[in-house]
Amino acid sequence: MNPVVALTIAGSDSGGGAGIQADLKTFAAHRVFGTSVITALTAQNTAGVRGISAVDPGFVGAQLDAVLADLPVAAVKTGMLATPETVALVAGYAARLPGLVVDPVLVASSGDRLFTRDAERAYLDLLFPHAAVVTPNLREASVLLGRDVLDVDDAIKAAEDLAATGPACVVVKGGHLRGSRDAVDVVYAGGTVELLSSPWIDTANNHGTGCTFAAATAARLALGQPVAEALAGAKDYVHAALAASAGWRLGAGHGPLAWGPFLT
Ligand SMILES: Nc1ncnc2c1ncn2[C@@H]1O[C@H](COP(=O)(O)OP(=O)(O)O)[C@@H](O)[C@H]1O
Ligand SMILES: Cc1ncc(COP(=O)(O)O)c(N)n1
Repeated sequence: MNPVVALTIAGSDSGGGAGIQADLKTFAAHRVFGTSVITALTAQNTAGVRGISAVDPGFVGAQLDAVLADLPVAAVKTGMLATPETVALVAGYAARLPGLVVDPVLVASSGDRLFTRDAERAYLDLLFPHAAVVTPNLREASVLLGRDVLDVDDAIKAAEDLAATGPACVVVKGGHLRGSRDAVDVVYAGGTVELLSSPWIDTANNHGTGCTFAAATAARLALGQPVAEALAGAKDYVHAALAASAGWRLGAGHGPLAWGPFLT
């Protein structure tokens, strides 16, 4: 029997911890066949981003055409789109992108910018209206709304406001909540707020948590799970992958998660 197919539209992380590499490893760990459209190359390792070369939007379109013409994509995740032009291009394909999970990657955990400054509105205007799920972290929610999003109460209001732009579900991720004993994400869908919580893992190996969460959500949507079940499963998956890599010392900076076969 054929495997289920998912697509990631994202940037390459040469260090293997985030971006396309994290997404494909996460898809494989879910026994979902991963396809990929690369929007940018980053020269990156666990310590930070040294350089970015964005792919011409025309060639992003050529990759999308090639994949969508030939393979039965059941769900899609977007990560680093690099420029507002690529956001607009991907939005133009929205009708052909089922189960669309939009992770609005704007700034890497290292602080390096991964998206054109002051052009973030493109996400709100063009892509969010087509998404099944959007997954900003606290800083991304703050940049998108132009105000501080610092605690769970702020995150709840942010999720409500971002939902007004059209996505069926908004998850404001709490991986950067200061002083929290739990990793609390705010999920807003259909006018209702729920908190998705897991025990906090004390580890510096947290590069790629957001990519892994969104990719696991897309993999589970591709497998036919309803959104709430997919999010809960993705949350458990990130928690397990963080726990399994907590003892690793890969690289001098923020190391990666332990996906699939490394997850014991
Ligand atoms: N140290 C941690 N322990 C447990 N869960 C975490 C930890 N860090 C992040 N998470 C979870 O990982 C997911 C990604 O969140 P976050 O790190 O905020 O995203 P991003 O990588 O986009 O900044 C969320 O579900 C969050 O709660
Ligand atoms: C190519 C690429 N895409 C995304 C991220 C964000 O990673 P994180 O999951 O840590 O927010 C990154 N650092 N590099």
